[in-house]
Amino acid sequence: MVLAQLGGSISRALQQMSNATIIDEKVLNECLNEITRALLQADVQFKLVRDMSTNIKKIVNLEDLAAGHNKRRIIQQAVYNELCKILDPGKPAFTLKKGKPSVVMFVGLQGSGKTTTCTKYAYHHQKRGWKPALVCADTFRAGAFDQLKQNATKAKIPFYGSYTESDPVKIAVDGVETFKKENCDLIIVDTSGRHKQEAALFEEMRQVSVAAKPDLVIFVMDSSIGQAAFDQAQAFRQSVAVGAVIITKMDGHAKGGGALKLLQLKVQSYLLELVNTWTSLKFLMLNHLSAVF
Ligand SMILES: Nc1nc2c(ncn2[C@@H]2O[C@H](COP(=O)(O)OP(=O)(O)OP(=O)(O)O)[C@@H](O)[C@H]2O)c(=O)[nH]1
Repeated sequence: MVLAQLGGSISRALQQMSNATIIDEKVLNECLNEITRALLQADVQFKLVRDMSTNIKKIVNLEDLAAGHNKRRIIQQAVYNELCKILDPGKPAFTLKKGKPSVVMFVGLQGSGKTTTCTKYAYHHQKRGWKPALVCADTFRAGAFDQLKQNATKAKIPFYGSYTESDPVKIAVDGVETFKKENCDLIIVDTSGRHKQEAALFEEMRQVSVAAKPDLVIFVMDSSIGQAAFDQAQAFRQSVAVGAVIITKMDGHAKGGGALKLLQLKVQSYLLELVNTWTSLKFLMLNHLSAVF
């Protein structure tokens, strides 16, 4: 898994630096080279990596550090701070409020993992005392409602959808209203997969968003599309107010770092390591990098 590998490589680089008898320019450069290599291998954008390395060198000025300074600690802290800076979207995370129904809408490309992630997101919150519900506003893919129904039943989460209604706007509105009446505090709306060139489907998504009035729109992205994610996310963002990103299928690809470019959108970001069991769902908030190490 990309995060585990990346975390392991960065930890090893810092450990090697710590083990050196004398901390000098050569040791610092070797450590930074290792970290740079690990980030590039994980497909993190070159500019982000280069800026990080330059900043660390500026902060850790070994010549200016008087004897007695703990150089190892200073380097570790600088690396940690700079990595956090890459990952910090600069916005506080969206938080649910007790007693107030929040609507969260999932959007993304076909097959990115929206339906699967919706249920995992619901299950994650259910385990923490929230009352989630799922609405299937995907009328495009045959079998979408059955898939959501099956997942929701397995996770014991209430769901709403229709085999006959073809208007996703109507389903979204009816579903949200139904669950508001049932005092659900997290109403998750799953939508059809679409691509930025499908103008009509983008317009439909916009209408669903206007009608369902989501408090948060989450863009779900398959990690394998790498840095191309940025263009797609931007296109989605032009139609709906994307406020967060969930990256899926981190279990299957060595290149997930490309997704970090999405942070330039300044959305809240989550890394979701989806291990295909219901119980091992792990959320790693990007700006809580310590979870990666
Ligand atoms: N390995 C792995 N597979 C995943 C993950 N998330 C989803 N999948 C699989 O990816 C496929 C597509 O997932 P869906 O949840 O149906 O994707 P979707 O975005 O709802 O699809 P559309 O509605 O057609 O756009 C399914 O076979 C899922 O089991 C993940 O994190 N890891």
